[in-house]
Amino acid sequence: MSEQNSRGGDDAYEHHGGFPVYEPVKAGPNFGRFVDVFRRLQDLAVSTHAPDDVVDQAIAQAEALGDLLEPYKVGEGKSPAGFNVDIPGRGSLLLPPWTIEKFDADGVRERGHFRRYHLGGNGAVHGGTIPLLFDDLFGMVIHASGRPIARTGYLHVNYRKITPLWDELVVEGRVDSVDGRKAFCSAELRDLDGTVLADSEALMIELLPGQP
Ligand SMILES: CCCCCCCCCC(=O)SCCNC(=O)CCNC(=O)[C@H](O)C(C)(C)COP(=O)(O)OP(=O)(O)OC[C@H]1O[C@@H](n2cnc3c(N)ncnc32)[C@H](O)[C@@H]1OP(=O)(O)O
Repeated sequence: MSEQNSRGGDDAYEHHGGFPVYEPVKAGPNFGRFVDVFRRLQDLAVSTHAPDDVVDQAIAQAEALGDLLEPYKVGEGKSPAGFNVDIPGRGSLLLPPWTIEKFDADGVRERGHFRRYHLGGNGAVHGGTIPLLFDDLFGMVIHASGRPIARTGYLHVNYRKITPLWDELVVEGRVDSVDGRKAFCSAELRDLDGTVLADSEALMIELLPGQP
């Protein structure tokens, strides 16, 4: 049960817009390895040129794997994928394999790398992957700041340097200012020398009750 707040409203309802209140789904001890295996397959799927008979074998084995897992499909919020901060990318294959190292009201910092799967052109990370990293970070920045759930109104990215694959990198973001429902956020993606590879500004808009 959620509690009434000082304004006579319902905290869980006001905090979550139209989102359900998800119960975290704890990953089993081998779920991190499960995700790693699929990340390897993602890399291989975009970086191999195998003979047709090998491709046929891969299809057969992948279909068998799909058949094994299909009976265990669950709805949104019921899988450990995306909800486990101990696993890079929180266990979500959509997200690059980054790990949270700071999560508080001042901001959120993550460390990680991009892989072959994230390749754009000529050795650089795909330009669409970097907004994904920032967008997800801003969602966590809002959560860490203690503000109600918000959606991205806009996300602006400046690509300052080529972002390399595989190198360890750091991204850090925070809420700069708040105006009613609007939280203006910023973040930078840096290499370990501190060079800014990309930076971003976003408007995160607090959801009203019932907004999806
Ligand atoms: C369990 C954990 C789950 C975590 C989820 C976190 C989400 C992570 C972040 C995301 O990726 S969200 C996905 C990408 N974003 C979207 O799909 C959002 C789609 N847009 C919407 O749903 C609506 O636009 C939104 C609910 C965000 C706002 O609609 P409203 O009708 O409630 O607000 P409105 O349009 O009245 O705007 C509110 C204020 O923001 C301002 N605004 C809105 N969009 C703007 C914009 N693009 N640029 C500048 N200002 C903007 C608008 O002018 C106004 O300013 P004022 O209050 O000062 O008048």
